[in-house]
Amino acid sequence: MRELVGVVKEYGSRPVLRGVDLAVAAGEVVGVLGTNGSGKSTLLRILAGISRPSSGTTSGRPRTGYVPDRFPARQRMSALAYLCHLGRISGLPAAEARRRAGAWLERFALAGGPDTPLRDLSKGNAQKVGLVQALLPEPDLLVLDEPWSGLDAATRAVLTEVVGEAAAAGTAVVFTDHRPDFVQSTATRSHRLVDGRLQLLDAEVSTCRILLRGGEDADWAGRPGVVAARRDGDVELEVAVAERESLLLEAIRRGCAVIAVDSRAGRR
Ligand SMILES: Nc1ncnc2c1ncn2[C@@H]1O[C@H](COP(=O)(O)OP(=O)(O)OP(=O)(O)O)[C@@H](O)[C@H]1O
Repeated sequence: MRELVGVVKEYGSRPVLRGVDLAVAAGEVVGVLGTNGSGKSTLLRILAGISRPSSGTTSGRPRTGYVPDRFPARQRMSALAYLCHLGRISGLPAAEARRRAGAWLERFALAGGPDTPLRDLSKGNAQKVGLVQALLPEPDLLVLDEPWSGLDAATRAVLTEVVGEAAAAGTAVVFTDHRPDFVQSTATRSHRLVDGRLQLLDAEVSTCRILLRGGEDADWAGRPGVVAARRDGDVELEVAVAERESLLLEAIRRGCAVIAVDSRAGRR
């Protein structure tokens, strides 16, 4: 769908990307990690087609929705009017643009409602408008630069759901984030940008140990996120850190006592 080969990007004479190869296919969710200033936003701008590489090639021109790391929302226009305007520019009939924009704003629970002027929006609410403008044209490729940052817990969960739905519908998603466990549990493929090049991360996940006593019996080994389960009176589970909270909740619901949670269990 979209491919970068040998992409180099220099600002002045300083190379930020030094030869990036990245191919993204329909339905994939690609996560990109990297330290501050490593070039993630630069890479995503090139992927989204709004910045040109200094050298190397890009191919594929999917319909793309892009959320920048900072969404500039300084206009007096209302959120809904702004989104309708962008929807029209992307070729949607006015009524359809209005319907889609209204539905997305409701799903993301824009505080103040759709008629709030953009310049009055908080950072998180402006981010929601940024997300909606990217989703509005039903893109084939979604390029999301730290899209979860600044959102409250409920909206973060909605966005995770939306990314999963988009991928299931065949949209390719590429996102950046700073949380390795989150990236690896959300993405179907994860990379780290180091020294201007992309490293592929294996499916390694951080695990932790949970010790449970009593409660109802359960097929713990069959639960998502459980890497190993041992029963020796107590139940000892090795679980993916990303699933720790949901498994603890389930254990408590089953009446188990949580004897220990050791977050230094290791990596698999
Ligand atoms: N338009 C630009 N002109 C000059 N230098 C730039 C420009 N955009 C980015 N840079 C520089 O390129 C480097 C990579 O920036 P980039 O924003 O891509 O990193 P990042 O990995 O997204 O960082 P962060 O995690 O802090 O968002 C930084 O040193 C930055 O200062």
